[in-house]
Amino acid sequence: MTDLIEPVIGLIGGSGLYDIEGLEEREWREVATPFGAPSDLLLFGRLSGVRCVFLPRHGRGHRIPPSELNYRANIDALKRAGVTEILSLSAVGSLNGDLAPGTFVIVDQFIDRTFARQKSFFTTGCVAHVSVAHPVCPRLGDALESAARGIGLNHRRGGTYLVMEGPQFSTKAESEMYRAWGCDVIGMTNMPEAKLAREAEMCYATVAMVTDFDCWHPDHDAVSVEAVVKVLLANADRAKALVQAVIPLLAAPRPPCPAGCDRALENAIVTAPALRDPVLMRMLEAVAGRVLNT
Ligand SMILES: CSC[C@H]1O[C@H](OP(=O)(O)O)[C@H](O)[C@@H]1O
Ligand SMILES: Nc1ncnc2[nH]cnc12
Repeated sequence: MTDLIEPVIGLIGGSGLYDIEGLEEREWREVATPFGAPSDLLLFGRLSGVRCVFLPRHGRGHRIPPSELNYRANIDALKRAGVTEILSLSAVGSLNGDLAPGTFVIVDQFIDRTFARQKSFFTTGCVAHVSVAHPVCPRLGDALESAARGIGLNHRRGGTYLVMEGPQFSTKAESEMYRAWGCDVIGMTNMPEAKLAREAEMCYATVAMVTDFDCWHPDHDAVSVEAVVKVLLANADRAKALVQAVIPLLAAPRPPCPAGCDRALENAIVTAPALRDPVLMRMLEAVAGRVLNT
């Protein structure tokens, strides 16, 4: 019989979300990684009795821009902290006239247009190719959808998140092109985060909280931080309510992920065992120890 997995929920807080109130037994702790420092200390605690680990993506006080985030350190630190599933909370612009500011989108696809980031744990000395055909865990998506419905949130299940490099917002031509591609929302942070979570064999899902209509909408001004922050503050309270509602739905010990998120590295590593770089092997201990140490 398969052993059940005791869930540890990782929460990555985006713009406007720098703490999780109501966490019991809370303690900010440093977690060192071989990939460098994560964005901040990690906040350990319990919600509804479930072990949770919170990381403010940009650091408390929003110090780090999207291109300079150490995504590998953030994901490695969460893995080292015992996290089994990640809920990512992100501010986004809307590329879809049906998704007005205030809507929470439980995205299921990404288009990755980032180009200035370290995107993989697997570098020279240990090459791996995981599938990200379905980058979001459907089990987490189901839980987020039920929780959102339960608390009466204006939400939508499914949608494509275009990840741009930033930090500048898009040009109108870019915004219109992404709309023509069928994208629903736009942000700067969920890649390579989602890809790295898959490499680290953690389930991952995003709640994309719409703050603005980007710059394509004829009836809205170009996006500004001022406008974004205004909506963001209202979204942040509802995001916290969503977190409180979803955790109990993920509390029970569970079998391995039916979508296979927690087995993503099986058959993914191509470098011959004898030729793997021992230094890199040690760095990969947390992320890939399960498959490397067999
Ligand atoms: C402050 S608006 C732009 C900023 O907000 C989003 O970040 P996050 O996903 O961490 O909420 C967006 O991607 C930009 O980084
Ligand atoms: N319009 C937008 N473009 C990119 N990132 C965003 N985050 C919030 N709104 C955004």
